[in-house]
Amino acid sequence: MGIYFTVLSSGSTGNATVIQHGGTSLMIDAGLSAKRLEALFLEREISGTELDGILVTHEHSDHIKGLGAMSRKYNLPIYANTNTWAALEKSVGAIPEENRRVFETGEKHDFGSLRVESFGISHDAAEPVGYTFDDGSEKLSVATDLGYMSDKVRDAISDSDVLVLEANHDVELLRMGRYPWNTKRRILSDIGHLSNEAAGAALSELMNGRIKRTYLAHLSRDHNMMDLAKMSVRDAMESRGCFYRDHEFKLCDTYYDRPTPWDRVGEP
Ligand SMILES: Nc1ccn([C@@H]2O[C@H](COP(=O)(O)O)[C@@H](O)[C@H]2O)c(=O)n1
Repeated sequence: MGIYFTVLSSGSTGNATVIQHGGTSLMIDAGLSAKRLEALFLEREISGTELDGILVTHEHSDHIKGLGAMSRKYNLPIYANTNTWAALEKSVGAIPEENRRVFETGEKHDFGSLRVESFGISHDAAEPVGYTFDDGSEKLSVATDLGYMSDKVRDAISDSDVLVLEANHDVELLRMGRYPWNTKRRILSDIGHLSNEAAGAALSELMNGRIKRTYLAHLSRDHNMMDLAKMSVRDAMESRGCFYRDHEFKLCDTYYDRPTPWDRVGEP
């Protein structure tokens, strides 16, 4: 059957990813306007009517901007943990009871034969999570907006075939950049965003022969570039003794303004 996914948009201007498995179709986050999400759907031949629900990582606006509108328009259940629900309530508008799905972080949910699990991440939100999608032979993990790679996150995602992993910024570019110092301090903190270097360090510990591709996600437009991110991540891996050949492992692009091609998690 296979797990297929496309990262529709990634970055602080809006995040959304669609995952399909057999007859199941899920979106992680809806951080762009409904109009923009529908335009991105068109580019990947996705219909809002085929979605089975929206999984929320956390309540920041770049993850929930179009959440209420998409849920109402397509009658979609919203899945979020208790504290995230409480935190997004005011921003999301009226959602009927049957579309309010509350889970506890770490709980397993089966959508057909696709198992979805959430895991806690460190970010300055109420109860932020990442997600894993596993059908018993293929596994995809999505981990963005994390201040650091905790042991729990590492354990949750280490047996994945494909990762969508944050590489937000180059530390020096951020330090020298135009953001106010408080914002820089937040981004660099343990409840901020993962740098290129930190993403590479994490990958060097995660590499176990199974992970075939990692999509570098949530790149800062002010303090990063895809080529720089790829180079820094690879350097950070190699400086920790983690070398790979291009046919064994690939770093892949995500974009803030266009979707990634559909990818099958089980493809070599
Ligand atoms: N003036 C700003 C700009 C950004 N942020 C937040 O910082 C984080 C990183 O943003 P990038 O666009 O550089 O990836 C993100 O959480 C933004 O919301 C901010 O608070 N103030």
